[in-house]
Amino acid sequence: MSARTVKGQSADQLCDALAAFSRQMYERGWMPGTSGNISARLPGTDDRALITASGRDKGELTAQDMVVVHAATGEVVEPTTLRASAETSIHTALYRATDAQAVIHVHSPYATAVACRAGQANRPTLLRLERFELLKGLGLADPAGTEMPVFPNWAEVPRIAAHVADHYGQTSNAPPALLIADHGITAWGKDLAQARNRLECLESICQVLTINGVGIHTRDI
Ligand SMILES: CSC[C@@H](O)[C@@H](O)C(=O)COP(=O)(O)O
Ligand SMILES: [Zn+2]
Repeated sequence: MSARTVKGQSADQLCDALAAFSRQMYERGWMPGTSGNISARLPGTDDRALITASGRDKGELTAQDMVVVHAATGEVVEPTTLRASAETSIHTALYRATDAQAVIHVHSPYATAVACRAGQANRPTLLRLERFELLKGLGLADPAGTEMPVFPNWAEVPRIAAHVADHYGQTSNAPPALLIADHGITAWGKDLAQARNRLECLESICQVLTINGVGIHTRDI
């Protein structure tokens, strides 16, 4: 059984949209192999979200590969033989701590390169982003600058999720995106298209940051 067992056209459409976005990210080289995951709150429900199943080839994802979970806890709501993404706890931390309606995690090359350089193995850091015109694409209260958190890539994913919940629970002007050291980037928005647009802006900013001579400035949280 899959998320298709949830009654209603909106659930069907959202399953299709998650699969389509996933295939698009794969085509761009942002979800190599089975990497990356996508979720969205299920319209018409207070507390449910759809998330991609774990370990699936993201270039071949279909609407059948979605799992219905509790948006706040990640508990699987609809019985299924599929396993929800191994990184579900990061998505649910964001649904609890922010106004995110959709969350996309990718291993895009430039953001991952910056996450390797800016991150630390055992403590969160903040990456300073300022002056880039594309910061306006993030919907920041102050587009002049922001600090994007970079969390350690703990093997126990709930440990990453705990950092995420702490940071976004306490930081009112944080950007709608985060990096995981040596791993990748996650962005969110009011819907999948806005989350994807924000990823595009940040991947482009990270491309510039990887050019020789452009400095990467970080500080400990
Ligand atoms: C191809 S390994 C990548 C995974 O370890 C993970 O980082 C990832 O992005 C996908 O995990 P998944 O459980 O399929 O949602
Ligand atoms: Zn990942």
